[in-house]
Amino acid sequence: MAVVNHCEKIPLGAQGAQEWEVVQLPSPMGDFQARAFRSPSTGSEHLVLSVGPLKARGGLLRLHSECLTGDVFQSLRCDCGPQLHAALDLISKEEGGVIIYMRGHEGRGIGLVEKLRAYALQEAGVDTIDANLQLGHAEDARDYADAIDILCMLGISSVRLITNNPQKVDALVKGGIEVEALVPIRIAANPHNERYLETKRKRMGHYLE
Ligand SMILES: Nc1nc2c(ncn2[C@@H]2O[C@H](COP(=O)(O)OP(=O)(O)OP(=O)(O)O)[C@@H](O)[C@H]2O)c(=O)[nH]1
Ligand SMILES: [Zn+2]
Repeated sequence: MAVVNHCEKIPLGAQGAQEWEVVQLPSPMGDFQARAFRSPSTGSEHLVLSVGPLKARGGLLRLHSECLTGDVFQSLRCDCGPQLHAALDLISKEEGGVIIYMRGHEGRGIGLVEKLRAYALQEAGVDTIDANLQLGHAEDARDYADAIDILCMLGISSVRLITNNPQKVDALVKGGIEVEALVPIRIAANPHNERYLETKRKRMGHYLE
């Protein structure tokens, strides 16, 4: 498989920590440093939160896909909210690290309106993957090019990735970022998200028990 190094477009650290506007983001979960990034190609505006000095190699990273319903409104249909909070906790209470909050990833890349249409199909018995397919979407339409650009701009070339999703690992590796280790996030299932988690495990290869 060909490895495309997006850092050739944006040299490592080219617009790194010194030149990129960094602001303080105090929160009940910890004190974060915040940077915002507008993608020249997609126009999406992503948020980067970090704790402690940025590590070029081996630091903790969470690439969190936006989920308005789960992250903000605590929907029990998915595990996004608890995963985000677990990652924020991990980096703020332990050794530091970076969270890239990926806008444009809502609904695995199909957007909020289509995600809710997919939910409607799920309420009629279809699983999360087939719901996307029946609506004419890819089963997972997320693009990670912006995340690679952000990592390049931060001068980060290798990470320990907080995820259960092997596709995120592939996306980073294809973009020239080394994934030294996987840090899984274990979130207890609830009756509303059991099938969704089961589909992630069985059909998407997520590392879930
Ligand atoms: N299309 C669609 N998207 C969903 C559904 N449930 C959650 N999502 C979206 O899926 C994204 C999260 O992706 P997941 O596949 O659940 O998990 P992940 O982030 O890839 O994996 P982790 O790194 O382990 O959290 C968010 O953008 C959610 O909005 C669904 O039923 N259908
Ligand atoms: Zn979610």
